[in-house]
Amino acid sequence: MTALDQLRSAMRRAGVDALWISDPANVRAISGFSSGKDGKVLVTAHGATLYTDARYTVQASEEATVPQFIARPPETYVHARDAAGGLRVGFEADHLTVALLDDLRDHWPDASLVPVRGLVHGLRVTKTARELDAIRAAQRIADAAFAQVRPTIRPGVTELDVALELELAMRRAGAQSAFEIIVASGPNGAKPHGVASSRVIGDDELVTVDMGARVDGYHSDMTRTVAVGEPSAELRRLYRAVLEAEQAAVAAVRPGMRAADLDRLARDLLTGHGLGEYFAHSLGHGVGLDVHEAPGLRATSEEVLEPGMVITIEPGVYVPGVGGVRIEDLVLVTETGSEVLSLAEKEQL
Ligand SMILES: CSCC[C@H](N)C(=O)N[C@@H](C)C(=O)N[C@@H](C)C(=O)O
Repeated sequence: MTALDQLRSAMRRAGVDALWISDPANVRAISGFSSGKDGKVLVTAHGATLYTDARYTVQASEEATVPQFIARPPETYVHARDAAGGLRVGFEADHLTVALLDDLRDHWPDASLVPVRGLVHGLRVTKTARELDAIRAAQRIADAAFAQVRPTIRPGVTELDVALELELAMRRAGAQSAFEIIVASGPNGAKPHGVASSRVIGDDELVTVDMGARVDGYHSDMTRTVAVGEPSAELRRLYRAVLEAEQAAVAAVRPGMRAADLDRLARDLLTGHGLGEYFAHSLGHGVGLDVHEAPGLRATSEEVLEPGMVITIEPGVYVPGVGGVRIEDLVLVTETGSEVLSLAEKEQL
């Protein structure tokens, strides 16, 4: 069954005759068009059209697997009215702005606009062989960049220096950076998303590096915390506790496991070390066309792991005024267990 066939089944289950897709990653997933933020797709029971503008005429004709209509709103909406008029049209409630919903209402007065969630995301949760190839390639590039830059993480170097070298290495290898690289040294380590700053890395510190590459639109995501000099006994204790939680959670990954139970396993281990209150985020998330996508590995998740999912396992502790540790692997759920895709070396402290 093609992705479009699967989507039409999901649309029928959701009770809509058509779907207006506006989430950029979903536009790409359904149409193949790589500039999803400048595209929309209308899917009906018998057709699908990619709408984008004249900047992308050639690109869309090369990439798209569905017919294209090149225009800008309001012409876009006028054209789509022929297919959408009189139908129950789903729109992506977690993406479409209120203003753009108003535009749809104005131009399609006889359509019923129905908020839907997760219809395309549901198709993206398990990866095809082609998608896995891209994610593996992205992770290989990130691993190589980390190995190349790791020796340069020394006292006297700024966080920004490290981030720039990592980005350069990934760009040279043919990838883009998946997100703004996090390099958080010393007390900055207490900020889970401490974007690289001009802070000079000091002696005897921990430095958290969270990075990913993007290849063909697919992302990787990995974190390593490295030691510069001889960090204090307390910092080493934090590191060992996080490493234990990370390794235990990775070892537990298998199909059928509830995402919430995996989060609980890591959280309980850190709580046993007196660090539960410092684990300030979820255990992990799915990775694909978005850096953060389903499944969410958090206490409130209803999701169950399935073969073909690519997830992160990334416990962390963040102690204000002291610093922090996060260790993150990218993991493929297989038929029998898991395969760790991120191979960059981990510190043993
Ligand atoms: C700005 S994208 C950074 C990606 C990073 N590797 C990451 O996933 N960090 C996690 C701490 C995170 O943001 N987790 C989310 C899913 C959360 O817990 O809400």
